[in-house]
Amino acid sequence: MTTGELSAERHRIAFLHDRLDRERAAAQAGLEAALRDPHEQRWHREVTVRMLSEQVNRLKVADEGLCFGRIDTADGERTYVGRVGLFDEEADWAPLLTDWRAPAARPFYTATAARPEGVVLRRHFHTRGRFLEGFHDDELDMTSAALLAAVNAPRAEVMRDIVATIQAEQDEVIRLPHEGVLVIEGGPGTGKTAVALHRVAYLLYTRRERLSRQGVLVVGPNAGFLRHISRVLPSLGETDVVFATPGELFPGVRTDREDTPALQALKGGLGAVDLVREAIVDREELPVEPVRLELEDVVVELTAPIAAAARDVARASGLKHNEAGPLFHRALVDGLVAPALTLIGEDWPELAGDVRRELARHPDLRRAASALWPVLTPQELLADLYAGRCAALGHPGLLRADPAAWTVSDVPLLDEAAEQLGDDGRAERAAERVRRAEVEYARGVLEVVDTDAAMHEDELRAVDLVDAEWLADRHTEVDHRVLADRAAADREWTYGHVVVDEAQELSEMDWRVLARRSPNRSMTIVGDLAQRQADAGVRAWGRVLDRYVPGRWRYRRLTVNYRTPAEIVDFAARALAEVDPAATAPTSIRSGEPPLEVAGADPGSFRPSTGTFAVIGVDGPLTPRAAKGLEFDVVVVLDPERMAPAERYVALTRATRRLVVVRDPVLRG
Ligand SMILES: Nc1ncnc2c1ncn2[C@@H]1O[C@H](COP(=O)(O)OP(=O)(O)OP(=O)(O)O)[C@@H](O)[C@H]1O
Repeated sequence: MTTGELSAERHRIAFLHDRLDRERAAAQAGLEAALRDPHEQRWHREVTVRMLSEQVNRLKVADEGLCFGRIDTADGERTYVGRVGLFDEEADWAPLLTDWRAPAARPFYTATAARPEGVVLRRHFHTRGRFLEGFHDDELDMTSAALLAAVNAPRAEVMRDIVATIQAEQDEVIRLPHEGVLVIEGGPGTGKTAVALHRVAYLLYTRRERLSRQGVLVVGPNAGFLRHISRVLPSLGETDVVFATPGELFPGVRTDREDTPALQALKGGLGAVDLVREAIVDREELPVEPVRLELEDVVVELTAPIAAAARDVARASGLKHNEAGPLFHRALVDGLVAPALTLIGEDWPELAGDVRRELARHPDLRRAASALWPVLTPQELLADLYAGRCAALGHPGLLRADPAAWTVSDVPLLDEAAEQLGDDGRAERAAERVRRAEVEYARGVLEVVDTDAAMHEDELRAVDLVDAEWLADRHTEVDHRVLADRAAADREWTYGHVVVDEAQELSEMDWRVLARRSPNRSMTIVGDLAQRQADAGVRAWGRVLDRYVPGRWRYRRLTVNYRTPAEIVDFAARALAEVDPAATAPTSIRSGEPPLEVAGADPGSFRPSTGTFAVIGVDGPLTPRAAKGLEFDVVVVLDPERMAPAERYVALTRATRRLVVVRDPVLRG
């Protein structure tokens, strides 16, 4: 690296920062002006604001590593690669900086000595903030100095993007032109999570139109994990993403409480679909005693056989339970007309119609109908099931003290119940109430305007021009929540793409929920069967996926471990062999310290002076389950023998630098 070259590159990078600043300032100023403009038509302003907000978001990249590389090709072309694209509007929009996701940037990741793809130089920049400290040119091989520097760097609490050092096997997965379901499998630390998130960023870049309308759902195992990965995407400049744990996939319920493994298996298996169906059928009841209905001329009785016939009619309709409620009521009326006429003992042409109308309006019949065939929310159905009905249905194990204390495995059951129960009409009624209130309010506004005493008779009054309904519409707020908030609150929202991390933990019932959220079956599924801790989880990808996309899903395997030094990988291999003797551990790209095994030491004494640290044990502080997907510079594992093999494998593969195994809990005190 000559001083002249370094100074030229410094100029170039300073110039790019300058460009970015100017574009940011222009977009921000445009946005503020559009928001203030009182003359602009409302719809037009909304379009402009949305466009400019997207631009501001796109340009919100960290100063760190704006431009991280350069490639030169044999035909003299030079491409600077960075986190966003910048163009020269005065030179026919020639690229000044090429977005890492653009096709022109691809050789930066894929060129190798064996297949140089026309690349003669690949340069990596080392920057601190905006300042270029230096650069190096690599030999077009995989384990470049830049990669080693990146994987050796201490980890922060949150995961960073890897755009500067994506490797060829990862790049292939990130850009795979497959719209449907893709499974990415690989051992711990092979970058599955990183790759899945970069694939989302890539898809948002190439299919912005559709994805920014429908958004992307990223499902991860726990809140700690989601925090760990939540900043990767915004740092790539993307926003329309909902992050959720499996316990948050049903709006209105938020839980991380777990059932016992036996209950998880019961609720997670496909048998739960029938369980929900049986619970609903159990709520379609018959009267134990006949219900007396006093009509004007006579008293009729709603008996079990009449109710049973009405129930048959409602069930045969094929409608969902809640939607069939009105039909059940009507069938009861139908069934009661004839007995009423017989009791009256008279027969003239209008009588039947009169009796039918009286029955249809009868409050006691209405009450009886909704007691026998109640409109139910999913929560009401399940709480009632867990409060006692489950015993009669052959599942006494489901009984619990607080029926509404939802667990993670209840979430897919609630979702299933919502599907099978159908619309309970409450949302619609609530919307109608809000609307009526708005109309009332608008009417009030018109009255105030129109009672202006000074107004001349001939003058045009507000009510001549507008009516309350119109005014209410005008005042109804457009939904200004960002896409992520709207999507997360709506059970029926369908996403443009769904990412599932630690997917090996999900039950058959969880997959049904995800399939509903992704009717177009565009999914990136990330997991490692060897790390499965949940009994109800995935045992073979095909067993789950062939149900939804038979033969149409793709599979890719990542083989290189970027997290753990080879010595730790070897140590953890024993646990892996216990999980699956046929499995091979990924290859680590670096070596480091051998793991330390000690007895009776204070775990805290291994805390490093810099970097991240965790103590993993069956009783905490961090359990193997909560440690899933996370990584720390130094990890102490307490009594790994007390863990199940898959838990042990997960715990032993979290360290990026140093692993300490502490045994003997008594001395540890
Ligand atoms: N190409 C790369 N360049 C630099 N760092 C990388 C690269 N690929 C992965 N890493 C780093 O390796 C670490 C492990 O990545 P990640 O957490 O995505 O692995 P994983 O396969 O999901 O692991 P696990 O199965 O344990 O959840 C992260 O720190 C990530 O940033």
